[in-house]
Amino acid sequence: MIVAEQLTKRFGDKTAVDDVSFTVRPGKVTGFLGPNGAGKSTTMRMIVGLDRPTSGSVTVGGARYATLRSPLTEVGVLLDAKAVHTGRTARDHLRAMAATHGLGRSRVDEVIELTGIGSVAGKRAGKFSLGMGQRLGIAAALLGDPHTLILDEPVNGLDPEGVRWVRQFVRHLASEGRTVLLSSHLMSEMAQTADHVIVLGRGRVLADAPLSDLVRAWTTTTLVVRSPRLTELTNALAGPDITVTAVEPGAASVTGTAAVAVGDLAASLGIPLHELSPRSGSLEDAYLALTGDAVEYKTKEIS
Ligand SMILES: Nc1ncnc2c1ncn2[C@@H]1O[C@H](COP(=O)(O)OP(=O)(O)OP(=O)(O)O)[C@@H](O)[C@H]1O
Repeated sequence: MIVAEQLTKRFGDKTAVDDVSFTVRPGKVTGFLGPNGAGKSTTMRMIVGLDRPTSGSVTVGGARYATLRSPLTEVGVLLDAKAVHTGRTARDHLRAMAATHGLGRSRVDEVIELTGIGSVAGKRAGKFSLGMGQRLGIAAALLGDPHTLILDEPVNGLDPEGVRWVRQFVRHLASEGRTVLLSSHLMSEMAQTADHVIVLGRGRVLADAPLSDLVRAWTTTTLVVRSPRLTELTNALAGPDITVTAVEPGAASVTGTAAVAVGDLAASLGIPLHELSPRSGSLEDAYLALTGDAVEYKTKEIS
């Protein structure tokens, strides 16, 4: 479990993280989202003691990271996959890390196997592709078999097979009861990976909720209605909160009412329905609605 309490970090007059409190729970994948510059990396760096909070505190498994006797066995961290000794082979890099914690060579072989880098483990890490580097970073995070994992953009640069591997892998780790905090800018990927999301914007927590609740709260469900007597049905539906938009002849999208209401109305009027399907918004829709005012670098709308 990771617990942040009123965490604040200032760099000069820039407040990167502003009075942030949250709890990341075990047994789930928690997505950490936010526009560029929102404060995600700074928060992750404070969790693992690389940045010192200006005020507030953050603990992992009840203790501050700096006080952990054997951090690798408590928290696995992937913050910057390029932070390796480029002249060492991947295997030697992992062995050097393992040696600092008295972990045996067999554990190094295990994480090499787990992350699928066996065929390149004898190559110098500096020669690794971005994808292999990410896998090596994940292997390093797993070395001590920690109960908490903090992964900053772990799918960055991975090919589709690698992205799917990370998704299945982190879900598996969470299913074993571990705490997993994961950042990514890929909303479609996050939607498939995370159970819970924390969204930062301009250093503050904008949302901290189960993914499905967030999507429900920040998007509109649209009903696709298809009927041979559509006009009759939409006329009967009309109301101040209801919007009907024609999709194609005989079909319309309707917002502002529920499928059950449309179905019951159609039945009461004896109007046949050929389709009545709710289309939920996506995590990306919810995220964009939520962070709209918190984006530092705005782009011009393309119409
Ligand atoms: N060492 C530093 N010195 C000064 N400002 C910093 C430093 N580190 C981060 N910042 C600033 O703090 C803010 C938060 O940065 P941070 O990297 O935590 O955001 P982020 O959410 O991880 O962004 P991204 O998605 O782009 O990685 C930014 O405005 C950034 O410029």
